Amino acid sequence: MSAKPRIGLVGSQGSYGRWLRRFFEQRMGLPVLGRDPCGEVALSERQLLETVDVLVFCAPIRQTPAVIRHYVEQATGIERGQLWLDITSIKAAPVAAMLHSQAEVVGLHPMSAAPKSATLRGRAMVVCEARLERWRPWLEAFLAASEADCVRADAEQHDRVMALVQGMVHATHMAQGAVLRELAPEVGDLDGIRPFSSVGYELDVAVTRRILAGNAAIYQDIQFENPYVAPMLERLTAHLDTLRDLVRRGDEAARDQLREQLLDQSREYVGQPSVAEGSYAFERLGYLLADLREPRFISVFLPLDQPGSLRSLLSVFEQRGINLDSIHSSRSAEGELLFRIGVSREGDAAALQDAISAIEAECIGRVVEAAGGVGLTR
Ligand SMILES: NC(=O)c1ccc[n+]([C@@H]2O[C@H](COP(=O)([O-])OP(=O)(O)OC[C@H]3O[C@@H](n4cnc5c(N)ncnc54)[C@H](O)[C@@H]3O)[C@@H](O)[C@H]2O)c1
Ligand SMILES: O=C(O)C(=O)C[C@]1(C(=O)O)C=C[C@@H](O)C=C1
Repeated sequence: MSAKPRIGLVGSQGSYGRWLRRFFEQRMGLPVLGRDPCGEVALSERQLLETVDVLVFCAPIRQTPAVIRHYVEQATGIERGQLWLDITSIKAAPVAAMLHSQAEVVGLHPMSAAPKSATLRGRAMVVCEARLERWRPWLEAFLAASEADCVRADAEQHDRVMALVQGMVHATHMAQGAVLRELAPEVGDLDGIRPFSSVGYELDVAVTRRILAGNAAIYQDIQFENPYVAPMLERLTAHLDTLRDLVRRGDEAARDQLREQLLDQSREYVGQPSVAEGSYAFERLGYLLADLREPRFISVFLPLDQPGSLRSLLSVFEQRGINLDSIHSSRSAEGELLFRIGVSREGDAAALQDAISAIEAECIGRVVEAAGGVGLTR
């Protein structure tokens, strides 16, 4: 086995294909070749198979099992000694298809869209080892380099869990999107609702919008290709049907039934410590949303990624007697690490404007956003 295996990406031009190419080339220093009907066809499938040591399938969910079967047919045994991976959101069918090859086989599922960051740090990744021997040390090095929080499972367990983690979450939010589309116009549309937001509404709307912003085929395929989704949907709709019937009945017994079936029994199942922990997590998100809603703030990118950078930034405020309301680290839409600093709206706007100028002039950071009576200096 080569110390620097050549990586082949099937679906190289897609969103994860492009991310994986950067990751393997830049983080692991490995040569990467790819094939994609949309724009990377220099190598035939057979040539790709003849050239690479590790083949990664990152093609659309619905097509992937057939794509893998096609590669198995093309390979005719030359894949012996290779490692085949896939990153499909469904695991049983792609892993079963890869097992028809003679390669070693591991199914993967990173639990987020391709991130802006260089690694999967802070994200879960499911790892389904199906046939792994000689490639184990390399796989472990790859998983470590990914910085993902890896969780091992077999492919069937993965699909069963994903019916809840993805199928249920996506289904409920797609339904919420449709209900909002139908009913929001009667109450002033989404902009009219916004000032009435609760924390729960804001979080749900963010999830719905994330889904609407994403790749529609993925959300479609996750519902249609995972065999455990349909039974989950039966239960979900059964509970909603019951809730609707109880609300329509409206009597005291119906109220008791709602409390018993949809609150008390579930609270008992979750357990008091987890209920309290989840409730506190919700409160923290509420504080975060409140901070992010404060109108006077600046967002600063610190170019020097070194100890003391944040202290230099904070000293600019200290020197001008500016009291900070909040400070959060976050990422810009382009993936840059930013510090978002909220300042009391009662404070002196001129002092804050002066701080912005000093941050730039003293090369402490780049102010990328400023709002609430202050502006960028550029
Ligand atoms: N985007 C996410 O949120 C996410 C997260 C985790 C896992 N995944 C998985 O990653 C895979 C790819 O997702 P994506 O978001 O990059 O999708 P994408 O649509 O951006 O990319 C898929 C690519 O596959 C190519 N393709 C289609 N048919 C092909 C074929 N026969 N041979 C080679 N390439 C082919 C397409 O041209 C496209 O460039 C999916 O299986 C998905 O389940 C996606
Ligand atoms: O948009 C995101 O970042 C996601 O997490 C996308 C998401 C999800 O919603 O579960 C969608 C499909 C992938 O299989 C993994 C994650």
